[in-house]
Amino acid sequence: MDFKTWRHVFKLDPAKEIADGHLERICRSGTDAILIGGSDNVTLDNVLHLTERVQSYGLPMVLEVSAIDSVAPGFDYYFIPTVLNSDDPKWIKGLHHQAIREYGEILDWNELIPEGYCILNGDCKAAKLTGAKTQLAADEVLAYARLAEHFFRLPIFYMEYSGVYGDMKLVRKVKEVLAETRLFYGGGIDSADKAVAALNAADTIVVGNIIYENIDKAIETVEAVAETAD
Ligand SMILES: CC(C)=CCC/C(C)=C/CC/C(C)=C/CC/C(C)=C/CC/C(C)=C/CC/C(C)=C/CC/C(C)=C/COP(=O)(O)OP(=O)(O)O
Ligand SMILES: O=P(O)(O)OC[C@@H](O)CO
Ligand SMILES: [Mg+2]
Repeated sequence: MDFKTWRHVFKLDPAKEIADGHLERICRSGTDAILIGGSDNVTLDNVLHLTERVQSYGLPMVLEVSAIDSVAPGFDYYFIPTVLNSDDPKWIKGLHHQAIREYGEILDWNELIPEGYCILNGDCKAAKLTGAKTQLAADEVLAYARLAEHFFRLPIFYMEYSGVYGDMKLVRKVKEVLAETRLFYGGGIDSADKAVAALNAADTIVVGNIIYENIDKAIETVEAVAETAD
């Protein structure tokens, strides 16, 4: 199992309800992995509950850590965001330092995958929480991507438009400047067409909110990706 081969990922929010039937459709859809994460109201209880329900499907499972007190064992990977376009050190390396100070002795470093986030929708919760500077010119975004790959050597650069569909021209430009670092795109994918366009621009697409709004449309995003040649 290697996250570098994933093309489509569903992001499930532990703070949101999902019916068993819908969860089954998500987990049997053919998606490459299930990423569990959200930016608020994520607790150990709701993470454990969702994990238990997803585990039986045998898919690769990732916890995207947004709060240290909600980290549960048993995941294949722990994705750790660092928000490159926040000016608040807490969200870049502060919480990370605290967590490593506490758990550094027992961490399995091979399971921890740092993600360089560039948050581009100023209205999303993660932008507000982290004070991300989202009004960026294209060259500023490209510089964050290069910073992620060549300076911090991050395995993932994540263009986060959570809640809205992003600028695919910009996503394509970012892809062109990255060689080793995998480009994740997330935000507003709610149809087959948007999924295909985003996958043509990025390496991996992340589909979240539509799971809770229209399950048929969510499933269509995986089917569309499956029909697209690698
Ligand atoms: C038991 C066990 C295995 C122990 C191991 C412990 C472990 C794995 C420790 C990790 C070490 C470490 C370095 C941890 C870092 C801790 C930490 C809290 C880092 C901060 C992460 C961060 C910058 C969070 C900010 C918010 C953010 C970017 C979240 C990402 C997810 C996201 C944007 C989700 C979308 O949110 P949603 O709720 O859907 O929002 P919408 O309303 O917009 O839809
Ligand atoms: O919820 P949506 O808008 O699909 O975005 C997916 C993901 O990037 C959120 O962190
Ligand atoms: Mg969401």
